[in-house]
Amino acid sequence: MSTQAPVIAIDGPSGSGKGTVAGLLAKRLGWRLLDSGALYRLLAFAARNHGVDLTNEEALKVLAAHLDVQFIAAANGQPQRIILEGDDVSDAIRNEQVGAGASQVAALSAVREALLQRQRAFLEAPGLVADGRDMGTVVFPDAPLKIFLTASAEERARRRYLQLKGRGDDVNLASLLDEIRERDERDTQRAVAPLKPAPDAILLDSTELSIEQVLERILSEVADRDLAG
Ligand SMILES: Nc1ncnc2c1ncn2[C@@H]1O[C@H](COP(=O)(O)OP(=O)(O)O)[C@@H](O)[C@H]1O
Ligand SMILES: Nc1ccn([C@H]2C[C@H](O)[C@@H](COP(=O)(O)OP(=O)(O)O)O2)c(=O)n1
Repeated sequence: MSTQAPVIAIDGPSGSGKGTVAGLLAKRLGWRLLDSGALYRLLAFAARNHGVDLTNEEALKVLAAHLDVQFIAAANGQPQRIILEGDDVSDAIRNEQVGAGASQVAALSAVREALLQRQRAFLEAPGLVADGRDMGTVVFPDAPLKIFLTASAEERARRRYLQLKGRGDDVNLASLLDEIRERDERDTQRAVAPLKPAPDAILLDSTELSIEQVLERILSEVADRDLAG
């Protein structure tokens, strides 16, 4: 891992706004982006395509080590695209079924180990914005800025509902709230790299904040630390 380029680690539960804010921050700073959750989603998605059971740790480890994936950086106002085995799966991996599968495979230590170096390899100058569950605790423990972004489960379910409904998915608010609570439980209770704030993380509750307010708050921390050069 390069010791020169700084990392902004953004961790937190589903729907807290990590992905949105990380993408905007990376764009604003001109830094690289790591959507670590996408790797777990891709693994769950690939496992289904290849008929691998989500409890088969050995087979999942092999699949994770050989995952054929490309992240095409956001450009010209278009979001980042994710290509798995030649297919653009950027939208296909964004549903609660794949999210639940991701949370399941993410609890397996062999899977996390297999994806660790791949995540660290994203770090390059001038800097990296990384979002997930263990960016500040495990993957980039030396990150000079760590944000733990939360929001109430009800608000997170509401956001996810609007997001999925907005793209035409048939969704139900009550089921989304149940699924979010189930995923929170699994992600925080697992033995390996559980979702929790790093001791030096800044806690940010976005329940009552707009995306712009969250972004401004993080940018002020970036400025305080003189990270953007
Ligand atoms: N502070 C906020 N206020 C309102 N909506 C938000 C906020 N942050 C994110 N959103 C919206 O909530 C949805 C989920 O955000 P996302 O960034 O995917 O969350 P996460 O990556 O933490 O799961 C998106 O549609 C996003 O636009
Ligand atoms: N660094 C990470 C990122 C995601 N995961 C797991 C746990 C999450 O429930 C799933 C999906 O993560 P993702 O960030 O894509 O999910 P949300 O957008 O927050 O709903 O993957 C993880 O264990 N560690």
